Amino acid sequence: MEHFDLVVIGSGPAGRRAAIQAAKLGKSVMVIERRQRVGGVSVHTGTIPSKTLRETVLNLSGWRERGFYGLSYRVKKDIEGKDLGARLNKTLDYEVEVLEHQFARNGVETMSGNARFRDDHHIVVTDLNGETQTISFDFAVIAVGTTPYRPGNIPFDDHTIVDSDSLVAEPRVPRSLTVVGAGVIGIEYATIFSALDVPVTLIEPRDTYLDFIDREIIEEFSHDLRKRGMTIRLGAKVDRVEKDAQGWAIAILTDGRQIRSDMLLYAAGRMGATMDLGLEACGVVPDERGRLKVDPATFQTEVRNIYAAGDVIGFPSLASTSMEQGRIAALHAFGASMPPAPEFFPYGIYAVPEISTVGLTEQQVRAQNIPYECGVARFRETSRGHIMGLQSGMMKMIVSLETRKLLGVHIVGEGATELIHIGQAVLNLGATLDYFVENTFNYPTLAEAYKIAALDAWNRMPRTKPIAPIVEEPEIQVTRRKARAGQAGA
Ligand SMILES: NC(=O)c1ccc[n+]([C@@H]2O[C@H](COP(=O)([O-])OP(=O)(O)OC[C@H]3O[C@@H](n4cnc5c(N)ncnc54)[C@H](O)[C@@H]3O)[C@@H](O)[C@H]2O)c1
Repeated sequence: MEHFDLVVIGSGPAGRRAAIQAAKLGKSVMVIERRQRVGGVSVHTGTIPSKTLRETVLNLSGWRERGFYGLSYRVKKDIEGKDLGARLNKTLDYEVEVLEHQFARNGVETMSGNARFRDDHHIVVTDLNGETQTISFDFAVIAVGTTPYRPGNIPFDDHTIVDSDSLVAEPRVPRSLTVVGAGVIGIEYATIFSALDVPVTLIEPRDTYLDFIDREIIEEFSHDLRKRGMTIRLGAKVDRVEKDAQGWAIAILTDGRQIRSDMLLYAAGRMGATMDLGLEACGVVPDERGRLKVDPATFQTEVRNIYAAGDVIGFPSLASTSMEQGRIAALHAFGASMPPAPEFFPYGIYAVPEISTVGLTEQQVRAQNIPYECGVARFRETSRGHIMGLQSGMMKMIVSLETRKLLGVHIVGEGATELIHIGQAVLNLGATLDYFVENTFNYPTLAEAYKIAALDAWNRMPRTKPIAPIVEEPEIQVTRRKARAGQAGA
């Protein structure tokens, strides 16, 4: 029987980083992957395909040119499913190849098959032909990710009634789309198809959505979506879904209303893919959605030599944080020193337009009774935004009234997922809003929004004690908003 210092189940972002980190520490590592190709959900059905699809849509539809002084172009007429699929396959192949090289370079072994625990030190792997092999390990990392939640009252056929996996497996451009669930996945696909001029109805049972995002950013985002014709139905519950005689998907709401569309995407959450792991044999206990509980500092499960990382442990379920979790799990398992975790990480939602956020929201700052002030910049106030013809996009900055330190940055609009990293650096370095005021930025750039937002916040701050001088008024027009008290609870 072969023995490994570390066995990793799953080759997505968490699994691959755990494996490579352990290999770099000189350990023997086996990665077990049930798909035939490595990469996990992230490469095959999740992060990479959805972002590739988005990029394709933005390019083919001429989205980035729209609205520019009222002009509207479309680069390709009659965009079809095969147009969406072409770039997907190329990107996917490339990602798999890179990963295979990384494993090979680091001496990580891989095995294709279904892994099942025999006990807390042995795993049985069954390959496609039904052949089994048992391997033993000192440590294991469970990084199996999640699968779409598919309740019994939704008759999925993976063409008209789809989940996020089947949507990218064979992409098509529907005549109309209903999206059930305004979580990150639902929002990303709803806005991508809406950018193709597909009429989209988004249904969410709660009265709010994306609750972890600053409410002002969500208001701006919702306004943008409604302006371009998307129907957002909050507080609407789907009782069941049917297909009518003409093959349309019908979402029947609990109040009896019906929504008919050419395609329905059910995106009401995901389940930890732990069902077939035989966890009962090793002592790890999943919750009712198949997710695993871990110590948040070490990523150890209740069974000390078994770790879990990535989407299978729940929020934030980001590829970026999953990688870090996998790395920390491997470092901890082999007693290597662990770097202090940075306090703040960014969250990116690849909708059209993008949303990205780092640090505290205004709602969190208020709840924590921190005296604060906000500054806002609209992209159209920057020369770059104007040149690009951006009609929407905003940045909101939150700073401490007492220390002038940055507390949070929230962005909706073009480039948000890139721009956020300036805010992340300033936040993690504990710097004040003066950083933005005093440093020279490239001109023209959207990054100038940081300067405008910082000046806006600065202009609202009470002048009770001397604060760093602002030398001159910026040429760009600073957003004037209603002065707010800025005190917690105000
Ligand atoms: N860009 C990114 O970072 C990115 C992209 C995709 C997914 N993810 C992560 O993957 C995870 C899964 O995303 P998700 O969108 O599938 O799940 P989610 O849990 O984030 O959202 C599900 C949504 O469906 C709604 N819902 C729940 N039950 C429902 C029902 N019966 N009918 C209708 N709606 C219902 C919920 O209220 C929620 O708004 C999340 O943690 C997400 O953050 C991240």
